Amino acid sequence: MQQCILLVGFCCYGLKLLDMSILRNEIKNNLTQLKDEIDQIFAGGRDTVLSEVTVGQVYGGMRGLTALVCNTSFVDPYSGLHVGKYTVEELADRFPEEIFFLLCTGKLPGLDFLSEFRNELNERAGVPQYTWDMLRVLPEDTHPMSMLSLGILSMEQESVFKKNYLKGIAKADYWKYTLEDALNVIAKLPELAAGIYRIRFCDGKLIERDPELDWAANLALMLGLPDSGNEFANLMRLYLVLHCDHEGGNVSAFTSRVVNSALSDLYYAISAGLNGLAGPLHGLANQECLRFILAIKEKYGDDVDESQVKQFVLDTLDGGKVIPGYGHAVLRVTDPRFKEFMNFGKQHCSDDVCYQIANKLFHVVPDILKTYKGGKVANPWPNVDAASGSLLYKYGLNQFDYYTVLFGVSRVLGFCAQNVLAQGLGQPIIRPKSVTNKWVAEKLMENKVNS
Ligand SMILES: CC(=O)SCCNC(=O)CCNC(=O)[C@H](O)C(C)(C)COP(=O)(O)OP(=O)(O)OC[C@H]1O[C@@H](n2cnc3c(N)ncnc32)[C@H](O)[C@@H]1OP(=O)(O)O
Ligand SMILES: O=C([O-])CC(=O)C(=O)O
Repeated sequence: MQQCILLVGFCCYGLKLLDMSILRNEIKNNLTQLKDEIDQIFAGGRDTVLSEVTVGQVYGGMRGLTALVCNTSFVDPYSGLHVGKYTVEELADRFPEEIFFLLCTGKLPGLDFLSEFRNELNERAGVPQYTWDMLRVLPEDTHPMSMLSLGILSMEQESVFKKNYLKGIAKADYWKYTLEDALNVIAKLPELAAGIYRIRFCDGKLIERDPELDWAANLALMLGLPDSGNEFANLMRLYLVLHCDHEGGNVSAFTSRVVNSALSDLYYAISAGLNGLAGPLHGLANQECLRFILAIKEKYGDDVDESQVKQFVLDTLDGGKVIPGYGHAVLRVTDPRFKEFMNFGKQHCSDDVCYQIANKLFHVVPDILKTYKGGKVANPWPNVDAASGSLLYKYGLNQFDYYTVLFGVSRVLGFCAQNVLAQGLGQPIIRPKSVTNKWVAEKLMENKVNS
């Protein structure tokens, strides 16, 4: 009899919606409010011009072009990331699970949420065996980000959205099935990410999750670092909170949204977003930062002074390379997320050489970048990646090829929330217009004639 019930449960798996009532109701409320706001905006002037686009912007990565709406989070150039109405400082002590709720609903959850969410994730956890089998046969030097992206993609046929879309569902319900996929992926992510670490850098033996632990503590546990302890779990919580989202235009979030806008399910969209995060100008900068710090340590030893650090930075720039962890497409101040990491370091790692070098870099790099090549660098200040690696290193996570995987685990929260809300708002496929050089040149001529 029990087997029968199990079988029925199994057959329905992927087609029924599990109960996640608090989150689901609050997303519904958020969508209602967002829809009302959009109706009012449209009533107030659908044809109002928000932003003009220059030739420079079209050829320059669309920098500064206001062309997207994203309601999960907002980045102010001078005060940094805001999730809902909260600043980074206000969220640093929260759990990543609460941040996911906030991204999706615009509100922080009540006291009951964490335990309901943990139960829900426990039900949905468990990476399929075929994913482990696939990861284990990849070449030994496969980058951990490729493994993460492939790991997610390998589970694509589990998509609840896809199964139901094929059966025929109403557009108004797309978000509910997208949320199902989001919860399934989020539940499996710590296990997948930690498993990638164990397969790629350790003996390949996986460590079981503990159903009593929160998301970040479970990740810390399953990595299996010797003597990492509670402090490392706290660093993981902070890390997974600080990297969660950065509005809609960053490479990875935008990629994920574009892919999902074609109704490719979340597995495709997350995998695609992670592929963008794996670039050194974006998420991979955090592994590059630690490589940079270790190169300074290697060259000058543990007692490196600021003038030596300065020389190393100048040599790097003269070699035509960027200083990883500095600069940003939107921010124009020291990233508040960097400050939070530095605060953590000050409290727990102040005697660590890598943390100290990260601090020395902070003292010298901005002044150098401010005047470098006539001040061409728009933002000379550190971004989120400048300090995180030195903290991970201190706790024994010394395989820095792995660092962007942790960034990815956190950023998936943002991909999921952005796509759930976009589906709930019925947003259309994203397809801006491109033109040729010839078209632009003709436009310039036309403007000259008319002026
Ligand atoms: C999670 C994140 O994605 S945060 C960013 C992580 N990336 C890094 O830390 C890598 C180092 N930083 C950079 O490469 C850039 O600052 C980016 C990619 C973050 C932003 O790029 P942009 O918005 O184009 O920056 P910006 O307008 O300042 O670029 C102007 C010039 O300054 C250069 N520049 C920008 N930042 C730096 C830097 N840290 N070191 C040296 N040169 C820099 C650019 O390469 C560009 O040079 P070019 O005109 O010869 O092509
Ligand atoms: O916003 C960006 O362009 C880069 C990013 O994702 C971040 O800083 O977290």
